[in-house]
Parts: sequence; structure tokens; C-alpha cells
Amino acid sequence: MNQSPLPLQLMWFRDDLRTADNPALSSALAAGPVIAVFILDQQSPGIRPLGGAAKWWLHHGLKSLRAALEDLGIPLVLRKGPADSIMTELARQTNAQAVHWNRRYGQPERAVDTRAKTALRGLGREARSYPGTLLHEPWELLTKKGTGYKVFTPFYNALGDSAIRPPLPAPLGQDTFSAAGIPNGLELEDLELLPATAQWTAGLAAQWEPGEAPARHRLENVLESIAQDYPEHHDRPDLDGTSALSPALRWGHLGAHEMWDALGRLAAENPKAGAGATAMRRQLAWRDFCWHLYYHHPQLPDRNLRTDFDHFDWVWPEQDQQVASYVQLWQKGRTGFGLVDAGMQQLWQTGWMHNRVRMVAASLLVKNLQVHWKVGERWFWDTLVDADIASNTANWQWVAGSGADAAPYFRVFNPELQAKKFDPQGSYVSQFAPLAAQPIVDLKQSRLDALDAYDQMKLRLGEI
Ligand SMILES: Cc1cc2nc3c(=O)[nH]c(=O)nc-3n(C[C@H](O)[C@H](O)[C@H](O)COP(=O)(O)OP(=O)(O)OC[C@H]3O[C@@H](n4cnc5c(N)ncnc54)[C@H](O)[C@@H]3O)c2cc1C
Repeated sequence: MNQSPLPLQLMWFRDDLRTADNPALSSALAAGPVIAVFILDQQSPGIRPLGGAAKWWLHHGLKSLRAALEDLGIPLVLRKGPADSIMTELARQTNAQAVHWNRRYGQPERAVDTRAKTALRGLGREARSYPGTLLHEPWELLTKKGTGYKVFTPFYNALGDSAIRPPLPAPLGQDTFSAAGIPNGLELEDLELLPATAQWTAGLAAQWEPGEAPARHRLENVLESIAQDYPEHHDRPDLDGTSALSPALRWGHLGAHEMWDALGRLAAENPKAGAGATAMRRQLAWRDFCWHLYYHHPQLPDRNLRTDFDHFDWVWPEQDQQVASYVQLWQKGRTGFGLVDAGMQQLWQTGWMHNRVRMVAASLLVKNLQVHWKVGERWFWDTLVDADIASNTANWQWVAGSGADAAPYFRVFNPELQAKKFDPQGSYVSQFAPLAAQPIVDLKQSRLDALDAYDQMKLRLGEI
């Protein structure tokens, strides 16, 4: 029962599983007593179902969120199904005055939110949305022509020139609700986010602790030491040289504003760490850029952004048995290229891969093997704990050459040279891929074949 004289508020959690720096939660609490809701929606039109590793993360992230909310006296109700109708029903059932949420930027998710807004307003309830996930709303930063950016550097300059709000403090709690006032929900286990056998996820559990408090703790480590060496260490998979905060940012345990602000303060206060903090901020801006691209180009997960690549002769495992077997070896980390194999093993064992190795592993698949980028993107989607539709598809398109601000096609990473440069003692490779395998392609010849395929595409387009 809501004993407060103020009207009940519903806080709808989605990709923002945190209590601090959460504009929707802060506003809900300022308006009245709050019940929190999370709805697992894998069925609204166009919503891409989560991959296995992401589901594992979400399960534990929700457990951690529930505990953090409990400390604030906020109950968390879990549901499953089409989110707009469930949310509207909950608002009706609880007689809530308003539903608060932080915005999402994918077209299918925005469609759900728009339907929820319309239905809630139809019921005479308020629907209030807030900017909580990106440093800037994608429609706020525009080129002089009024369009979205397609190139990172001008986007980053515009971001740097704009005002980015400071993070919001953690909210104070509220009086505990009596159970009678809380609508029925599912048990966390009923969301069925964990796989039937825990064998594979044991590696994820050994590596990660999903949640707001562990994310903030890791940020402190980053500020104390990792940021300082970031310029020299960020490309080294053999070192703990990057923040490893991508899953925490993906699930919103850590707000981008909090990280941006903390790095900015570090740069201002500690000249020794300044270059590293600024470089890490720049990387963080890539996350915003990927979402900016996706917002302005909703076809990003499905179509080449550079449409000339529609004429590229990609190969698909379904069409060629040998290619199918190469793709399997790539997935298992048995390509015979140590750095790629270590990366793919790191991905399988921990649900994460170092950025440098992601680029090299992706390049082997889409360039040396000429396999369509969607094949690799889907594997990453299923196996990454930080799998996010904008960052994953934008980066795959970047490596493939079909993206907006893509690597030039002739840039084919040589995994052997990359290993020498970025894993000089071979410790990353021996940690994750100690057994050598027979190389599946000749690097020199397959690079020439890829460049030839690119020329064939240009020829088809009448450009050469
Ligand atoms: C083929 C490919 C697929 C990728 N798929 C994803 C994905 O699904 N989800 C995801 O979050 N990142 C993805 N990335 C980007 C990047 O590899 C990871 O964000 C990075 O490895 C995270 O490590 P970190 O947290 O230590 O990064 P740091 O170097 O510490 O950077 C700080 C933060 O900046 C952001 N960031 C850094 N680099 C990028 C980038 N290139 N693109 C977007 N954001 C970036 C991340 O949120 C990261 O946590 C992909 C990259 C490639 C090449």
C-alpha cells in the first residue's frame, strides 16, 4: 500500500541498471514513492533477442540491481513479454501517476516506448523520458547541414565543444512499501536468462561481477592506475591496460556521464594521467558515435552503410562447406593464427575480447576469408557480455570497410605482425591459445584475393 500523500511513480529500468546518475530514477523519486519495473521483452516487433552471454550478464545484473534498490526501499517487479502493454497494465493496476524511463535509441525499442507513451497518456497517466544513456542525445549533435555525423573526428570535436552535464548523485531511499501495494512479478529465475548447463558460464562467473558497486570499484582502479598508462598500454591484450568497463556501460551499471566526468577531473588534477584520461574519454565517445550512427541510420545492423558494398561478393558459410568449416575454426579459436585464436578463446571463456584483438579477428574473417560481416557480428552478439547492437554492428562494418567512417579496404590486419607488436612476449597467446593449429589461409595470397574482390566490386560499379 502506498502510505505517502504523494502519487505513486513507476520507474521502468531497461539498459540503465543502476541507482546513481540515473535521471529517470532521481526524477521518479522526487515525484513520489517509487516501484521499479524491469520487463524482458524479446517479442515486440524488431527487437533482437539477447545473446547467451548477454543474458547471463543481465541475470546477475538484475540480481545486483534488486539488492541496491532494496537498500533504498524500492521494490523491483520483474515481468516478461510485450513491454508497452505490460507497462500500461501495471500503471493502471497500481494507479501510478507517471512512468519514468531513460530513453533508448534503436528503432524497435523507440517504437515500443512510443506505443507505451500513447497508451499511458490515453489512460490519463504521464510518461516521462530522460537522457540517461548517452553523453548526448543523437539529435542534439548535428553537422552544419543539420544531418547526423558520419565521421568520428568532427563528431568528437562537436561533443567536446558541447556541454555535458555532470553525473547525478546517488538518490536517497524511501520508506519501505508494504507488500500489499506491490504488483505481482516473476522470480528472476522465471526470466530464464541462464543456460541449462552452467559449464560455459563458469568462465564468465570467474571473470566478472555484474553490478553497480563492482563497476564503480573498477572505475576507481582505472582512475588510480590504468588511465595513466592507457596511451602506451591500451593496445596490449597481454596487459590489464584498458578499463574493461564495456559490459558495465552496456548494461548501465555505470553511467557514461560519470565516467566522462571522472576522467575529465583526473585530466585536470593529475597532469601525469592527463593524456591517458583524455584518450580514454575519446574511446568512450566512440560508444556515443556508434549510437549516433545507429539512430540516424536504423538500417545499420542489416545493411551496408556504404551501399557500394552491396555489390561485394561476400561468401556465406551456408553456400560453401569449406567456408563453413573455416568459420567454425574461427569461432573455436583454431585458425592457426595465435592472436586471433587467443582472442576467440578469450571471448568463449570470458565473454569479452580486447579491442585490438576484436579488430584483428574480425579482419581475418571479413577480409582474408571474405565472409560477410554479419556472420561474425552474430557470433559476437551471442558470445559478448558487452554485446550492444550499435557498437557491434558499427565496428563490424568499420572493419569490413562498409561502415560510414570505415577502415580503408586495403587495411588488412596481419595477425602475425599484430601479435609481434602488441603481444611481444606471446603471453596473451599462451594464456588463451597455447596449442598451435595449422593456418587456415595463406595471409599474403588471401590479402591479394581480398583486394582483388574489392577491385571486382568497383569494376561492377563502373568505377574502374
Ligand atoms: C568487431 C568489433 C565488435 C565490437 N563490439 C562491441 C560491442 O558489442 N559492444 C561494445 O561495447 N563494444 C564493442 N566493440 C568496441 C570495443 O572493442 C569494446 O568497447 C572495448 O573492447 C571495450 O574494452 P574496454 O571497456 O576496456 O575499453 P576502453 O578502451 O577502456 O574504452 C572505454 C569505453 O569506451 C567504449 N569504446 C571503446 N572503444 C570503442 C569502440 N571501438 N566502439 C564503441 N565503443 C567503444 C566502451 O564503452 C569502453 O568501455 C567492438 C569492437 C570491434 C572491433
